[in-house]
Amino acid sequence: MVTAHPLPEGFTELEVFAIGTALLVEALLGFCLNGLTIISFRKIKDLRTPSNLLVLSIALADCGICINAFIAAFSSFLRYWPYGSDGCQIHGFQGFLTALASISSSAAVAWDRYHHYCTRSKLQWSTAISMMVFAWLFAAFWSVMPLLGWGEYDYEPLRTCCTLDYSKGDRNYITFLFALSIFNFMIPGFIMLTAYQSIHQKFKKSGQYKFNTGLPLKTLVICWGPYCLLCFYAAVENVMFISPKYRMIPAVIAKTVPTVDAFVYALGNENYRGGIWQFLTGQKIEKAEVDNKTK
Ligand SMILES: CC1=C(/C=C/C(C)=C/C=C/C(C)=C/C=O)C(C)(C)CCC1
Repeated sequence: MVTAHPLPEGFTELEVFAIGTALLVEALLGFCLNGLTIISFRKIKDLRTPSNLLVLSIALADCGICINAFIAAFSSFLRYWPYGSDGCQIHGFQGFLTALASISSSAAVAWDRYHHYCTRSKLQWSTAISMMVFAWLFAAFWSVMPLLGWGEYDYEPLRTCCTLDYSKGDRNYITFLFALSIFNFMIPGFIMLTAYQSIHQKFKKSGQYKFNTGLPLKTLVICWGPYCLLCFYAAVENVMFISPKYRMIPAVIAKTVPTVDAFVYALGNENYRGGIWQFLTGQKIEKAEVDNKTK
């Protein structure tokens, strides 16, 4: 099957194999870690708090990114896209929906943590559920737009996965890109920056650093920044001058998000880590229990 299909233009055999393998590893690792986060939430009663519902929302979205990456890995190994042009539109939509839901849920977690640590107000179930629903509907709104004609989904340079078509650089693309990045990158980034700065000040005053306040924003900027740069570069210059293999790098970096998020939001969170440990070993960690109660 592999030999029947020619290599995509601009890629050597080794490069296609390397990208497929990277996508597969990202998909499997991210799926296992986020799957563990989701199952622990289901099984461990102590984990089922309104704040952790937002962490669950990130994990669900990240599992969606992994499914997207898995399909991309599979077709990379085939060297062609076997699902037709409708399949390409669905793949682009599904990837965008879950990626944008992951970004807005991360901003929701930042907002919740700000209130938890700085204003000492407790998140209610109704608020947490509303925020989660809003994050997903907001992501659905932006990801459905290219299907309706504002922006467009098309093949990535490797031609084995689909995303926003940045190759045209016309007015339709530019207006969509600007609106998309303001509402799905800059505003969530600003919420995270201000929230974690305030939390950092609070931790500094008390001398107790409960978690690394720099990591969530760094994750957003490092994982999504290259994609953002590529898309903005495409808005002002002819992106076709960049070699297809370099244009695949931001997509591969972005798909590390599920793995990184699992470490930052679930395993990097004292309470959640305790719950995962309890799910895996059956042992309850007393400190996590105390922390939960003093929350
Ligand atoms: C374009 C763009 C963004 C979103 C990118 C997304 C969501 C990419 C998803 C790609 C996928 C899933 C590819 C699958 O093969 C941001 C970060 C909001 C910033 C502004 C530019």
